[in-house]
Amino acid sequence: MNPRWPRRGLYAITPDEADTGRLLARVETVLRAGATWLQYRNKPASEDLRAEQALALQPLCRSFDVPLIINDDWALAAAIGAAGAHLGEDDGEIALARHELGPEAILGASCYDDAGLARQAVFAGASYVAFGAFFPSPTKPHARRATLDLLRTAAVLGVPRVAIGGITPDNARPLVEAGADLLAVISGVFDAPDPAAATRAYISCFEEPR
Ligand SMILES: Cc1ncc(COP(=O)(O)OP(=O)(O)O)c(N)n1
Ligand SMILES: Cc1ncsc1CCOP(=O)(O)O
Ligand SMILES: [Mg+2]
Repeated sequence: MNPRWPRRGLYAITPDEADTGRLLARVETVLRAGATWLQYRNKPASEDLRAEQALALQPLCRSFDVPLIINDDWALAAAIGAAGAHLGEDDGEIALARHELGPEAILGASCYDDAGLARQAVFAGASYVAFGAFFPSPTKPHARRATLDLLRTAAVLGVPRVAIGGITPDNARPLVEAGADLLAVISGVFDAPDPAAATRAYISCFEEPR
């Protein structure tokens, strides 16, 4: 992963927004408020809409110097020149994605509640490991649950640790204290009454010493 990308902060993930203009406006608000990374994720969207939206997000992210990471689809990330991709257990091989995207790409792997998966992902070329859900998630209510202890012991892997799932500004601090480098959030940011204020609240969780 390119060393110029920051490794701590809020990793905002887009909601399932069908209207591209509205998606851009919602994302711009959180980038302006200081989100560190952005993931484009739109599960119900068609392939064409996902390509359109990913392409539209790319110049916006560039203008804020924020890396754009494409969920599920490393080929789309490669096609639009995104900073990287995020892959879960059903989204293809990490090693193949690394080979195709090259050494500079941010390549994330979902590791759920599983330290073994995280070791394998790093061995295969993942640049970060994501654990969770840590709390009940409004976006993914049946997500497996992970523990703070897993987050702590994953320090040995030597890559950034991402925490996801039901994270709010009120429950985020213990995750950061346990070693989370990035807080990955959908509803807590995009469904907040004031997404810019919510973004700032997440960022403030990193201000306390670990
Ligand atoms: C940062 C981050 N962590 C985990 C996920 C979940 O990926 P996955 O298990 O493939 O589930 P979907 O997001 O594809 O529904 C993620 N997207 N981002
Ligand atoms: C994609 C994903 N994987 C585990 S929980 C989750 C959803 C995160 O969304 P929210 O921040 O709204 O809980
Ligand atoms: Mg996936």
